[in-house]
Amino acid sequence: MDNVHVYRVEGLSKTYGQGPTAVHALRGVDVDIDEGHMMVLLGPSGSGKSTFLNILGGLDRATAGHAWFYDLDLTTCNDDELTLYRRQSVGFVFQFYNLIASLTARENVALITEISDKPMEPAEALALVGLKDRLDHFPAQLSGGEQQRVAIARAIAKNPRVLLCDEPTGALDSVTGVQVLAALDSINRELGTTVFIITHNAVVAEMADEVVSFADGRIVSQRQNAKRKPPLELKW
Ligand SMILES: Nc1ncnc2c1ncn2[C@@H]1O[C@H](COP(=O)(O)OP(=O)(O)OP(=O)(O)O)[C@@H](O)[C@H]1O
Repeated sequence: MDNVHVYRVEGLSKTYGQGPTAVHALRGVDVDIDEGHMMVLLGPSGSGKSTFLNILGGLDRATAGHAWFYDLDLTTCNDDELTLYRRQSVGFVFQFYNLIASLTARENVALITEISDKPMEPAEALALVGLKDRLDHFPAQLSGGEQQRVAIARAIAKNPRVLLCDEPTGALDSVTGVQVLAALDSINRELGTTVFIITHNAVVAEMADEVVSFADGRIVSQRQNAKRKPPLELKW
C-alpha cells in the first residue's frame, strides 16, 4: 500500500524582497513527506531550512509553487484558513523556549490546552516528555533542557498532526540536548505525530526515518535510514 503523505510540496519557491537585493530563499522545492515520519533537515546556514518549515507551518507564505497538507493547499489559503490550520494541526518548537516565568510548567502547558479542541491533560503531556515530577516547578527552577521539554509538552498538548522544531537543541549542551531529542522521539513513536527537526548537527540525522539536506534554497539529497538510532545512543 502507498504511504499517506502528510505534505506534498511542488516547485515551492520563496523570494524575499525585489530587484537586485532580492533573496531567493527557496528555489523550487519538490518533496513528499510520509505521515508519522521522523524527519531531520540538514544544511548550511542560509540554505532555506527555516523558510521551508515556516511555510509548511503556515507562518510564512510561498512566492510560487504548492504545499499541500493532506488536501489543503496552504499556498491558496486565506489568512483565517491558515490561522485555523496552525491552531488545529501544527505544534512549533524553537531554539528559545518562550515560557512564561511566573507560571509553573503545568500552567504554561494549560495556557494552550485552554484554547484547543481536543487537548491532552497538561500533566499527561508533561509526563510524555519525562517531566511528571516537575509539574509545579517554575521555569527558573528548571534546567535549559527541562524548559525545552516543557515547551515541547506545550506544543503537543493540543494533539497536533505535525510538530515542527527549528533547532530545538541549539541552546543546549549535548547531554541535555539528547534528552530533548529523546522526548521528540517518544512523541513521534507514541502519538504518531510527524516530527521535523532542523539541526546543524549531522549526528542527529541518525535518529531520523528520513534525512533531507538543503543547499542554496534547494533539496540536494533525501535519504531514508534503514534503522533509527535511539537518541540516548547519539554521541556528539
Ligand atoms: N524575513 C526575511 N527577509 C529577508 N530575507 C530573509 C528573511 N528570512 C530569511 N531570509 C533569507 O533567506 C535565506 C534563507 O534563510 P533561512 O533562515 O531559511 O535559512 P536556514 O537554512 O534556516 O539558515 P539557519 O540555519 O542559519 O537558520 C537567507 O539568505 C536569509 O537571510
